[in-house]
Order: sequence, then structure tokens, then C-alpha cells
Amino acid sequence: MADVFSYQSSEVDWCEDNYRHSENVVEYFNTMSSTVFFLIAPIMLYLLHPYARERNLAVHLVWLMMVFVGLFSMYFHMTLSFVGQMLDELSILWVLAISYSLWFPRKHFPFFVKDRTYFSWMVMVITTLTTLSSFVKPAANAYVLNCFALHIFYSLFRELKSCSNERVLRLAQLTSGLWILAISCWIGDRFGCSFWQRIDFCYLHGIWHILIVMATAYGSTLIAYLDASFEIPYSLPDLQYWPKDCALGLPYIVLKGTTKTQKTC
Ligand SMILES: CCCCCCCC/C=C\CCCCCCCC(=O)N[C@@H](CO)[C@H](O)/C=C/CCCCCCCCCCCCC
Ligand SMILES: [Ca+2]
Ligand SMILES: [Zn+2]
Repeated sequence: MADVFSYQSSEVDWCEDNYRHSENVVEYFNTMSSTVFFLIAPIMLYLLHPYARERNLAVHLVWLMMVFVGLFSMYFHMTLSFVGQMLDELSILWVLAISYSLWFPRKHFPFFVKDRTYFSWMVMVITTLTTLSSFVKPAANAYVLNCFALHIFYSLFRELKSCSNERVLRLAQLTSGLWILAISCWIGDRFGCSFWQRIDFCYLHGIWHILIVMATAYGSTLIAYLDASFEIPYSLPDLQYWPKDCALGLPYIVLKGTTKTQKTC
């Protein structure tokens, strides 16, 4: 039983050299780069608060859970233990589940789903079953999680087909670009390690951590904006960037109105 906590009990081992910089931390840069989750999460919680207050405070669960994703990611790369791997992957699965429950567009609900409460229960049941089945073949979990990202992008593009708002389309491009870079790093680290070792650059997984946090910040704000446009149109949602409004900072939603009339996208 204690074996599942022991160092390197996971079948997964990323390209970075083990114990190169510390005898207690297996993958030093992968561990350190996971701190980016703690840096971004509190800022996103703060920036999304006006939208969460108007829509549903449960929205905050997404970025609160991201703090745990960061903690578990640090623990996993520090130990490469089986428990670390499962905590890392299952925390991502549950962030995805919460995001689907909150934001999946109601017009794309399956025909037998009456409302969001019913939909959320369905997502929770499916996620619980997926959690249990994740122990059957743990090495496959990360690939299943990446398939969810593909489904999110499919749903997103379906939503954006009818949208002509320049700011929204720009944010969608930035999100897609970041995600493509991120997933290229993840795949490169997984399958091209001998090449990266030859040139002594084994940091792709650490770079993935940074890029996927940014893609999540951009993508979740975009989805939250589309949700606000549909669910609380009277609040006249708009997109801005922090600290400067120039599409390089962190995106957030400003609510410009209070009357229950207009729809923006
Ligand atoms: C309608 C649904 C809206 C969804 C909004 C987005 C919610 C974001 C959810 C999850 C955040 C991802 C956090 C990634 C943490 C990475 C930790 C890590 O590196 N783990 C690896 C091991 O160290 C592991 O191998 C990684 C496995 C793959 C994870 C795949 C995560 C999918 C992320 C999808 C992000 C989409 C962003 C764009 C949204 C439009
Ligand atoms: Ca390694
Ligand atoms: Zn990682």
C-alpha cells in the first residue's frame, strides 16, 4: 500500500532528468513551473468576481480547483509517485466536470435533459464513473483528458459560428494558438524525448504547464463571456484585459449594464 506513495511508483516519467537539481525533487523544473497555477488563480478569481456575483458564485470553483491542480502537479513532479499522478489527473478531470456543468451551452444539451441542474447531476455521475475507471489503466488517463480539450474546442467553434464580435474572435484565436503551442510541447516531451536530451533541452513539459494555464485563463474567460451573453444579457458583458487593455494581459469580463434587454453576441 505504501508503495503507491513512494518516489517513482508512477509509470509516467517526463523527459526532464530525474534528481538533476535536487536529491529530494525528482523533476525540479516541472515542479517549479507548476507554481504558475498559484500565481494566475488568485488574479483570475479577483477579475471574474463581478461576473460570478451576477451569474453564480459557483463559477469561482473553477479557479479555486486550479489551485489544487497546481498543488497536485507539484507533488506529482516532485515524487513521480502513483498517488501524485492520480491526484494530478483527477483534479483536472473534476475542474473539467465543474466547467462543463457551469458553462456548457444549454441549447446543446441532449434532448432528454430538461435544465442545467439535471445536466450538472448527469455530469457528476459520469465524472464519478470516470474517476473509478481511471484506476483501470492509469497510463491512458492523460490521453482521455486531452480528448476533452478537443471536445471543448469543437463546442466553442460551434458557438462562435454565429458571432461577429471582433474582441471575441480575437480571444478565440489567442486561446487556440496557446493551446496548439501547449499541446505541441506536451506531445514533444512525451514522444520526442531522445531528441530533446541530445540537445540538452528537456523543459517542454514545464513550458506546457505555463502555456496550458494561459490557455485555460483565456479559454475559460471566453466561454464565460459567451455564457454571460446568453444567460445574463441584461448585464451587457464586455471583454477587457488586465493590467492593460491590449490582448496581452489576462482577459476578464466587465458588466456594463443592469437592464434586462440587450443580447451582445
Ligand atoms: C464547456 C467547458 C469549458 C471548459 C473551460 C476550461 C476548463 C479548464 C479545465 C482544465 C484546466 C487544465 C489544467 C491543466 C493542468 C496540467 C497539469 C499537468 O501538466 N498534468 C500532466 C502531468 O503532469 C498530465 O499529463 C496532463 C494531462 C492532460 C490534461 C489536459 C487538460 C485539458 C485542458 C483543456 C484546456 C482547454 C482550454 C481551452 C478552453 C477553450
Ligand atoms: Ca523524468
Ligand atoms: Zn505536469
